[in-house]
Amino acid sequence: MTERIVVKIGSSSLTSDEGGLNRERIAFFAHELASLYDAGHQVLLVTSGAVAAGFRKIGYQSRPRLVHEKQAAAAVGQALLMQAYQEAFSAHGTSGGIGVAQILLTRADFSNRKRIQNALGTIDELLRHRTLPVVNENDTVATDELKFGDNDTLSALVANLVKAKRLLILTDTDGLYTEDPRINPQAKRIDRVQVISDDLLKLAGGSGSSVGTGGMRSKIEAARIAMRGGIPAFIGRVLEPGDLRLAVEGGGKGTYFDTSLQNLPMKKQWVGFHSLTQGRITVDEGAEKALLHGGKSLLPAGIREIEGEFHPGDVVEVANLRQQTIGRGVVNYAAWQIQAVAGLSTEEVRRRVEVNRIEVIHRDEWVSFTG
Ligand SMILES: Nc1ncnc2c1ncn2[C@@H]1O[C@H](COP(=O)(O)OP(=O)(O)O)[C@@H](O)[C@H]1O
Ligand SMILES: N[C@@H](CCC(=O)OP(=O)(O)O)C(=O)O
Repeated sequence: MTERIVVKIGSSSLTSDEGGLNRERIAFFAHELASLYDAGHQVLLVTSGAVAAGFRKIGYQSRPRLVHEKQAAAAVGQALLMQAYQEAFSAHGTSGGIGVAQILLTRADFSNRKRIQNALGTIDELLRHRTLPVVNENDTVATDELKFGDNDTLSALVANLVKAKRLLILTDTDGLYTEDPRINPQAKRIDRVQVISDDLLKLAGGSGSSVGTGGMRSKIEAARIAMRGGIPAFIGRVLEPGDLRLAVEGGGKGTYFDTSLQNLPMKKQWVGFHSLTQGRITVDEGAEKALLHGGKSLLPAGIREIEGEFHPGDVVEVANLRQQTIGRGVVNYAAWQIQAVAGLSTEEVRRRVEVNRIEVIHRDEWVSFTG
């Protein structure tokens, strides 16, 4: 089967610090992406750069900070960005070049089953026609609380959606370092990561440029989402011709994030990444083990504490006794029902409350964030 590769390119790689597109770099990336087509891959591009491309045209001196200013800049810049890709890709492929198609998504689109199925249907059709889906956040309509903000998260969700073989997050630094290399030039690169621990997350700082937003931290969070969905990720730099092919083949200039997990079906992607959580349940060690390593469901006996007002069918976060979030699941109980039976045996629970299912969270509706 043809392998799907999702490539994310950040603002810092496509635009200059003063704003405006760097057309030479866009032509270079088009060349690199076309080489993946030549190698027989199906390619999706997640691109940033709309705000950075547009802010000068609209009259701002530097990257705007206010939401409505960013939205206006993105509205101008997104058109410029697509035009630049269209031009750059017209020079590649057969008969008139590789076609490009614009896909703008918001977080709300991902949490709406119908809309995201439609987006997937469109992407599948474009890929069948060897047209490159160029994805960005729909900045003009995304409200602040619900924004991805950075496109790293968006790229990981897209990779999950299309069940990509690999996610490549390209930036201006050749991977994850023990510290921000712009601040400490002695920092060492980490070549391979198997588990994203809290300590690893602490290494990552914010953005180093005036146009980027997420920095290394959001890239690692994105790698974590990809890995959870069984998609290996790469964070690094593509500077010279052939670098992107190398990155796909395992010899790239950056950090590789490995995973042995399986792809997640749509329903579990929704539970794990897209749904809004309505509460939090803290479980004891036994329940933590059962959920993370035993492939078991969560029973009332293992519950220590609950927070939030939730109802059957809502999604809640589950934390361990160290207050680390270990996963998410769909609850079969209302919060008040759990209050009444937390810590009790199954027999006792049956005597006290009437619920459709005895499991508080069934394993089929559970996604763990570790392991
Ligand atoms: N531990 C780290 N290792 C590598 N880069 C880091 C680290 N911590 C922070 N950074 C910064 O993250 C920046 C890349 O993020 P960002 O500016 O958001 O790029 P993009 O626009 O490509 O998304 C790098 O230029 C670097 O300065
Ligand atoms: N949707 C925004 C992306 C924001 C952004 O700067 O993201 P990134 O460069 O990936 O950290 C844009 O196109 O400007």
